[in-house]
Amino acid sequence: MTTHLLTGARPLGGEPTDVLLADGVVAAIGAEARRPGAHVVAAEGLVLLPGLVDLHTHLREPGREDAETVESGTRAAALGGFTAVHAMANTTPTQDTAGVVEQVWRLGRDAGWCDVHPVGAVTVGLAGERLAELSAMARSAAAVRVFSDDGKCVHDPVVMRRALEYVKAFDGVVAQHAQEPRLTEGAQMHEGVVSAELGLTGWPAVAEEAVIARDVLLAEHVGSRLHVLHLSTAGSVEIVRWAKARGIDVTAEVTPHHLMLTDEHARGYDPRFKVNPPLRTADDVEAVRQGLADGTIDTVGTDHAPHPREDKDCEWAAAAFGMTGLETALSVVQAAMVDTGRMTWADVARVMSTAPARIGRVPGQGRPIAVGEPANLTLVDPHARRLVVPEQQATASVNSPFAGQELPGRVVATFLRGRPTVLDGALVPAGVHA
Ligand SMILES: NC(=O)N[C@@H](CC(=O)O)C(=O)O
Ligand SMILES: [Zn+2]
Ligand SMILES: [Zn+2]
Repeated sequence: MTTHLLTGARPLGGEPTDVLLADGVVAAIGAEARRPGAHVVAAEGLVLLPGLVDLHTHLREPGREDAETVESGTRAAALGGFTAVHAMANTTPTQDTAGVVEQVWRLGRDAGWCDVHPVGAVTVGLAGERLAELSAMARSAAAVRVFSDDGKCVHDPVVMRRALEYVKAFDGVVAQHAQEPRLTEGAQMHEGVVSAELGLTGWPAVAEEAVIARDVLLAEHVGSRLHVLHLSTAGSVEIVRWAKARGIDVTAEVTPHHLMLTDEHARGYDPRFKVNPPLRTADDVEAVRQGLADGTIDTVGTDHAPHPREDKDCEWAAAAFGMTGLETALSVVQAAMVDTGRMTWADVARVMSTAPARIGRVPGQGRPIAVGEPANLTLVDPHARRLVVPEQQATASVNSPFAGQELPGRVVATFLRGRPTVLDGALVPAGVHA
């Protein structure tokens, strides 16, 4: 078993201290941590976070291995500081059976870069009609707890109601992609001043907000858990705030790109900025930042959505929706929330590790940094700056909206149950530190 001594690390803004990782756990903190024989990782000036947990990753395998595989996507995750990701169900075949979710779970385990928790589809083939075998997926080796038709909205209120009722039996959660399909037919970008000027069909805020409003009321009615994916408008933040004040068991997610980018980016017709839900206005960006800072929004989920070049190197209207994000998420959150003084690193740990682990019921992740806890950890250098070069990333796709930009912060090391998956910012193959 590997033994690592992190010297002078700053756990969540506390005093610099030494942390010993041995036998897969945090073995000692402080003076007792100094033991001979351990690999020393100089962590002076670095921030030590619990390993990041993503509730919203598209790994594309099975079916679109030209865009990403479990191997390439989890390498990207480790480099981004993640020790666990949830793999969305919109694969081909769909992750709507125990067999398919077990296949993805096994691929993740064999790759070994981070824990992979497959999301189960809510409906068969994401068609929105018949419930998938939710209970079989929950009881499978993959132990699915998060169910989502992401990419599609569970728009039929009766189907949504049944799903919310059903997942209660195994403490599951329905994660909704809130998009009223009739209000977004042919939609290309946020409906507003910019879409009118560009002559692109608009995706109005109400198409998101109407579904969230309906779903929080359904969750209240049946007494179940709801998670709102990639919330993007000021109105959505208001609805979730209202629902929480009312005691409804709802949690919400925002993506790094919705914390940073606006619909103004569509002006160049560059499909790298085409995403679902669309980039909104500066007022919406301000509202989601406020909502994340005040706890209305619980998590940052990457919605890492890799696409092959041929689906993005085309005119705007023909391009696929989605952007990569695993390798830039922490930096974007630092830029939007920490460097602006709106959140501390402890808050970052809450929204990118503790809360997503709790919502996904992920054992051994998102835990406090304390003796005896599993050593799932991320070391960050907040003073570093780096240029985003998609061709140099581990993800197999290059559709990053931050390409060519300089971002703050760098993941120096990631530890998965004490084993370094990343050291000095580079991947460490299994066995190297055995
Ligand atoms: N976000 C996106 O624009 N695309 C996602 C689907 C989704 O998250 O809705 C994808 O799978 O490509
Ligand atoms: Zn979605
Ligand atoms: Zn998604």
